[in-house]
Amino acid sequence: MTGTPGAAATRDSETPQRSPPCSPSYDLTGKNKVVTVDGARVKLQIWDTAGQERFRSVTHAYYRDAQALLLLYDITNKSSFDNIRAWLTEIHEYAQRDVVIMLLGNKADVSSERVIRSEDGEMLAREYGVPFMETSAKTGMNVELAFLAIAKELKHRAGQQADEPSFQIRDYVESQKKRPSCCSFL
Ligand SMILES: Nc1nc2c(ncn2[C@@H]2O[C@H](COP(=O)(O)OP(=O)(O)OP(=O)(O)O)[C@@H](O)[C@H]2O)c(=O)[nH]1
Repeated sequence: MTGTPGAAATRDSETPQRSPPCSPSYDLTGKNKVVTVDGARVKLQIWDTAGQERFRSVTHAYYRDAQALLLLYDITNKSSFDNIRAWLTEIHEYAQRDVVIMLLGNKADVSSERVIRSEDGEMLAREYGVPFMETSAKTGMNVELAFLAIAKELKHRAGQQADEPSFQIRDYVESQKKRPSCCSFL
């Protein structure tokens, strides 16, 4: 995961990827993750642009064919949040038109160093019409949910019948997500 486009998920393919530079508890870099959705197994192949954001041609290759993109910022780092708009513009230009995007404010466990309010993340997500939640790769808060929501959306799209109500990923995330237990002063 990165402070910028985090994970690109594609389904049912092989050959990951690279080793993570660090090992938070829920690091998933370079792994396939299988998520069970309504009894069906959905395999997510996860790619992390980690540390290569300055090489634009590299990151284009990462997300050009992705079906889903997790955009991460660090709630203790304002510039990571400010970069999100640029990434959304970039994604709009280069990613697949119907790519599933999710905005994640990571490091929610370190509320004492928080500089980005949860409401700011929510407002940005609303502006771009994408689901949002705060996560912690350290404690695992909302990490499984992020992948489950992506898997549900992709599975739903793959098997959607004409008369079936569409899956609303934003509503699902809002109903399931955990909020950080400790309130900050912001
Ligand atoms: N407390 C806390 N630390 C975290 C969390 N996520 C990552 N870290 C730590 O933050 C530091 C940076 O994590 P990275 O995963 O390398 O961040 P990155 O932005 O992806 O960095 P690159 O992969 O090099 O682009 C490491 O020391 C991690 O252990 C989190 O949710 N909470």
